[in-house]
Amino acid sequence: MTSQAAPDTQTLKPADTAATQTVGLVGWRGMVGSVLLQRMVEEGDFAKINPVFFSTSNAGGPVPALPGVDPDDTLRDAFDIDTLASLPIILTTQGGDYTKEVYPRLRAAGWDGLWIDAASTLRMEDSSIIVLDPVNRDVIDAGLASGVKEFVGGNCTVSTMLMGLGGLFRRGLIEWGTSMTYQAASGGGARHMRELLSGFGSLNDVVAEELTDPSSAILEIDRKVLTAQRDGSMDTTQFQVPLAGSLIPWIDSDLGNGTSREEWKAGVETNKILGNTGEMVIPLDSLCVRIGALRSHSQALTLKLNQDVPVDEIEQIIAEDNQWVQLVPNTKEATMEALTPVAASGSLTIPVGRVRKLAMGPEYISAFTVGDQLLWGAAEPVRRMLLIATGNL
Ligand SMILES: NC(=O)C1=CN([C@@H]2O[C@H](COP(=O)(O)OP(=O)(O)OC[C@H]3O[C@@H](n4cnc5c(N)ncnc54)[C@H](OP(=O)(O)O)[C@@H]3O)[C@@H](O)[C@H]2O)C=CC1
Ligand SMILES: N[C@@H](CC(=O)OP(=O)(O)O)C(=O)O
Repeated sequence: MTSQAAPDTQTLKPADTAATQTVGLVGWRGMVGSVLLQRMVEEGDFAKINPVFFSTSNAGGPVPALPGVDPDDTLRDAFDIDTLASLPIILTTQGGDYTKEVYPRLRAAGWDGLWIDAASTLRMEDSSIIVLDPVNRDVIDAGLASGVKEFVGGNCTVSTMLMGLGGLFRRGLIEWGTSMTYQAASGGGARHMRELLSGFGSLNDVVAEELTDPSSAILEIDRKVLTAQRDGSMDTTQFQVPLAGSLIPWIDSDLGNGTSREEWKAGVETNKILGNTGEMVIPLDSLCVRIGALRSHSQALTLKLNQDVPVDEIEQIIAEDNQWVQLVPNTKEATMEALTPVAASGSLTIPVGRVRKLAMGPEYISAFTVGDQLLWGAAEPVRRMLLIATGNL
C-alpha cells in the first residue's frame, strides 16, 4: 500500500446535492470493476454522481481517464477509514477480503453511509438486502425507507437465473426447483480465464501435427490429449486440475455436508431476494459445475409447478417479466443460435429456452438459461443500486 498525505475530506463534500451525490468507488480496476465502469460510461452515470476513486495498491496515482471524471483528481487510499467515512455512499467491487477488513472498521468509526458491494461477505446478514431491482425493487425500496445501509449484489448464478425466470417465481407458481449449472471460468477471476485459454492452447499444441492430417487416427489424438491432461504438464495453478477439455463439478468451498457453498447459495439467496421467509421459502437446490466457457453462466432447471400451466402461458409469463428476458423457442435451430454462452456474452439479454413439460407429470417443466456473469451476474445489479440510492432510477 502506498501512503499519501491525508486528503482534505471537506473537498469531497461541497458538491453534494440531492441530485449529485459523492460516491466512493473501490475495486474499479478489477474485472468486475472494469465492467462496472464500462456500463457507467455507456449509461452516462458519471454525470449523475461525483465519483471518488480509491485504490488498495496505488493511492496518489491517477484516476481512470473517463468522460465526466476530473483528470486532475488522484486515487485515495482504500484503507483510509477517515476518507471513506466522509462519503455518503461507497460502492465496492474489490472482493470479500476487502469487505471483511474495512467494513467493520468503518461502522466502528461511526460511519452511517450506504455500502453497496458485489462480494458475498455481507449477503446473508440480516442487516443486508441482496439487490436485483428488476426482481425485488419493492424489497429494496422498503429497505431504503426503513434505514437499511447494506446492499449487496447476489451470486452470479442466482441473479442470472432470477432475471430469466423471475416471472414464474413472482407469480407464486414454483413449488420447488433444481438447477444444474454450467459456470464459466470468469467466475473465478481473470487469471482463471487465462488458464483456461492457455489450457486449450496446450492441448492443441500436443496434437497440432495430427490435426493437419484428416486421416490421422482419432484415438491417437485422444490418447495424446489425455496424456497431457494427466501428466502434470498443463498449468493448473488456478483450478488445481485441467479445465480445458474437462469439467469440475465443485465450485467454491466444501460445506462439509456434501454440498458446495455455491450450491447452498442457490436456495438461500433466491429466497432472500424474493423476500420469502417461513412457509413461503421455496426449496431450491443445485449441482454447480465449472465448464470451459469464458464469461457466461448457463443453467438447466427442473421446476415443479404447483399447478398444470400450459407451456405457451409459461413462456408468456417468462417473456413478459422484464425487458432483458429473451424467450427462445424450443427448437433446435433457435436454441443453437440464441441459447449459448457465445450468444449471451457481452450482453444484458438473458435468453431462456428449452421450456417443456417433463415425463414426470404436467406440473414438471424444464428450462435453460444463460447470462453474462460479469454483467447481470456481478456489475449491473450494483450499478443500478447506485442509481436507486442516488435517486436516479
Ligand atoms: N469474478 C466474478 O465473476 C465475480 C466477482 N464478484 C466479486 O467481485 C470481486 C472482485 O472480482 P474480480 O473483479 O474478478 O477481481 P480482480 O482480481 O480482477 O480485481 C480485484 C482487485 O485486484 C486488484 N488488482 C491487482 N492486480 C490487478 C490487475 N493486474 N488488474 C486489475 N486489478 C488488479 C485491484 O485493486 P487495486 O486497484 O486496489 O489494486 C482490483 O480492484 C470478487 O472477489 C467477488 O467478491 C462477484 C460476482 C462475480
Ligand atoms: N462463485 C462464482 C463467482 C462469484 O464471485 O460468486 P460470489 O459472488 O457468490 O462469491 C463462480 O465461481 O462462478
